[in-house]
Amino acid sequence: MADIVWAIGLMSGTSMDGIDAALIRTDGEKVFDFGPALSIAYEQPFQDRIRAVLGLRETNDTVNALEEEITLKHADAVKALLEKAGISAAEVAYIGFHGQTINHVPSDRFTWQLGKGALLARETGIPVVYDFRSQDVAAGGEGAPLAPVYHGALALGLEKPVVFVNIGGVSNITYVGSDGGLIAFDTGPGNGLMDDLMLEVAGQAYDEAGKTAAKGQVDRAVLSELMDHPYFRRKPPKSLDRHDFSKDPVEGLALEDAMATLAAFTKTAILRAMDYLPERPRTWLICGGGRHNATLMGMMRRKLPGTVEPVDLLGLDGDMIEAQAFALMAVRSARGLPISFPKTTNAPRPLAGGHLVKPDWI
Ligand SMILES: Nc1ncnc2c1ncn2[C@@H]1O[C@H](COP(=O)(O)OP(=O)(O)OP(=O)(O)O)[C@@H](O)[C@H]1O
Ligand SMILES: CC(=O)N[C@H]1[C@@H]2OC[C@@H](O2)[C@@H](O)[C@@H]1O[C@H](C)C(=O)O
Repeated sequence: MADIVWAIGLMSGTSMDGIDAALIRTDGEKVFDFGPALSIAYEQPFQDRIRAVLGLRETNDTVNALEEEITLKHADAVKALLEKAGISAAEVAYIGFHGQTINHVPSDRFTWQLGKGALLARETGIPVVYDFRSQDVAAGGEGAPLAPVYHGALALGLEKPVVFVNIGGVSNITYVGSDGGLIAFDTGPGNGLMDDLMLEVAGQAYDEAGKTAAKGQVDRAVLSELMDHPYFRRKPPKSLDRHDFSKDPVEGLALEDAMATLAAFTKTAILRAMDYLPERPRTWLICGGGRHNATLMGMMRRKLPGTVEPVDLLGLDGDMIEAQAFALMAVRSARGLPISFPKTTNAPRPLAGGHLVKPDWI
């Protein structure tokens, strides 16, 4: 059996709300222990600086300075996590450093996550695996979603078919079939459009517990218009950039109705994903910040077949699944095990992505 090691996963997602950091003990196949986890929030001005570079294709001084700051914030998250766990850097075999996605256009074989792996290794003294998506995209894959290999590990003891649904800025699902086979893809919007509207109209980062949406009515005509997007007719594997959908169709609605309609959009896109699954799932395990939106959770419970529950019901921390996933992927990458597959990213064959950099190489 391969060595079981402690690894730290770091994720700063498309919501741009901050960094999640989590420790797990793993051999790259299974999770043997869950260590502590924590989040570091990005202040609104820092989020605005990230927003300002979204969609760029080339670096410049501004991007370079931002990338360095993002990396140093990740180093702070690692230091805080080690302190919380009461362990030293020497006891951690790898850090999986996702970085901040600022542009994702797999059709152009282009994806870009800001994060300087060598700087993080030097700052923390821990080997770092970073740039997880480039190899997949270069080989013609979607470069996302990558968490499915971790969902597959979590599903080892569960009754199948089971679906993991991650509702972050964008939503993605991993279907684990009766035979343990994985099918994964981005389903459509997550919280991104809802967050944008709340910020624009109410000056709030998100719709706390979905309270604004709860007061509104879904506008069926607008929902149909939103669902009439070519992405939903595309067969998976497929992935999205945060800005692939527009909230323009809800613009004329009252805020409450607009939020209800956007929540219904996220739910309906997840429901539509069933068209591409070979069997009806029995259980939907919801991860990511969207599970805190009670209105969205209620809509999913009413429409999806089987049970819809936050993944926390299994004793997991639903806010930390993606961070933990990159800890597992760091170990897999360093050991040459694949992290993406033909049915999760459209990779031509199972691929081990990521680059390893060790502090003593610098
Ligand atoms: N209490 C809450 N009530 C309602 N929504 C919430 C709450 N807490 C978090 N959220 C939503 O969850 C979002 C953050 O989710 P998460 O951290 O899973 O996203 P992410 O990891 O950045 O995105 P992605 O998975 O797309 O990379 C927030 O922007 C917000 O919309
Ligand atoms: C390019 C990119 O950063 N994609 C993210 C994003 O956020 C959710 C969804 O879109 C997913 O495809 C992916 O992240 C998760 C961690 C993944 O790769 O599984």
